[in-house]
Amino acid sequence: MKTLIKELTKQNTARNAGAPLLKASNLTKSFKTPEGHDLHVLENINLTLHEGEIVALLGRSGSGKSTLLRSLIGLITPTTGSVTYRNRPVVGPMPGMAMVFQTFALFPWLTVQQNVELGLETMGVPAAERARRALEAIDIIGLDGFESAYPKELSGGMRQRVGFARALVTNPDILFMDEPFSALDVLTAERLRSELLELWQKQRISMRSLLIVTHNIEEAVIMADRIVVLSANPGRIRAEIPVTLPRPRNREQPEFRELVEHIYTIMTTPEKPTATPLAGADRTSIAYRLPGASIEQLGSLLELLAKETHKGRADLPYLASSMQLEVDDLFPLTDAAELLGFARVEEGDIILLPTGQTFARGDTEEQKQIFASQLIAHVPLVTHIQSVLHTRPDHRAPEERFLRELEDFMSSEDAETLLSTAIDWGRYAELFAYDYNAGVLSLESEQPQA
Ligand SMILES: Nc1ncnc2c1ncn2[C@@H]1O[C@H](COP(=O)(O)OP(=O)(O)OP(=O)(O)O)[C@@H](O)[C@H]1O
Repeated sequence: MKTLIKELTKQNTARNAGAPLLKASNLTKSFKTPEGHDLHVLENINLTLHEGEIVALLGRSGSGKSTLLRSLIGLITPTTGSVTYRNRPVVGPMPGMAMVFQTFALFPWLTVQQNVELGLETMGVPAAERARRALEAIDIIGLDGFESAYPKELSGGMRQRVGFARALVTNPDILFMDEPFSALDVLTAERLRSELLELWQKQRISMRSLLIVTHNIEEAVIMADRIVVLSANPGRIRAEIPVTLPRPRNREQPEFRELVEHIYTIMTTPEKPTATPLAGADRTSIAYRLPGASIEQLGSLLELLAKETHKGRADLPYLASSMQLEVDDLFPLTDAAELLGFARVEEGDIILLPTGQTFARGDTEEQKQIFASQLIAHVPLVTHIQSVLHTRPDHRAPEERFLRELEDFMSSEDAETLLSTAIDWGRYAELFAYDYNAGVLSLESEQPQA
């Protein structure tokens, strides 16, 4: 009998036991910024993975999901706290744990079979056994016939199947998946997800626990027995939600929708502010992480809400599907609408406020003026840029000047993202101008006339 196909009764006993497999205790992680400041990414994470369960780690972009995953698997050393796997400290990658990446991470010059065998090669498995196990894994994952194909010959879905086969071939106890379906189209993702769940339920794969990192609420509810919601700045466990819906789960079921709605509410309800919030979470700081919302989409959202059919209020899951947005794209819009005083989010609904109404009904010029006054009232980074430009004799400043300042609080990559949002918003509102080629900001009135 194939080694990957475990004996049913043995697996059942193991899976029902619910014994702890992996445990993170009081885990924190900070990175150093280029200026030597501490960037606090994860705080006091206590998380246990038990035998027989699928856990989804759900959080917004930047909440620290990947950092946590990499800490659990031993790719990153926690700043404080510990991770243990079967009561042994995790201090580096160890057998028993395997990972599937969002971007497949295949070697283009190797065939499917060679890619799958690679993990076994590093474990010192003899060639004949490597080949046998790789062919089994390829078969289980539905890639029979493609053993000698190269990645470039495969579709995205098939490449990710290779990613799964490469992880399964090592017979892991725990499979970690970092947004494994997010680079695939909707239909392919759905198909792979349900095939993986079927393999898991029919116990055709060796794993005793699965951990999936995702920002997709429905994916978490479809797959998980337990959903762990991370908050951001720093990443903390905000909620742990058991999912007891029978499988296979139906997205249209009222209980499914209710749970999705409940999680939307958790993810859009601000946490109680701590006594000393980090700059990234403090709305009065220039380092407040502005949601990366595009003005076009924000305008569309407000205009949609103002329509007669919505009467200024809409359900977020409905909005995500009607605007064809993933939550990672929708949340920055609703956050921006809230931050700028255009709307309020409450119990999974978004409600248009009077300023949002006026904006939605205004013409282009009126919209720009409203946007400018909301920016001045609510976004310290934009007012800071303006006041620096005012104080300079030539009313110009290189963007580098602001980047260096922001890097006191965050990584250079995050500083660039934040500044670019502030520049987009400020330019649209005509509060300042920006010369992309020179990387220079200037006061709008100082721009040469076209
Ligand atoms: N090696 C590093 N050095 C400095 N900062 C880092 C490093 N790795 C991650 N970060 C920062 O930690 C924060 C969390 O990043 P992480 O990738 O873990 O979040 P995430 O929730 O997985 O986000 P996404 O869903 O966008 O991938 C971000 O601000 C990121 O810039």
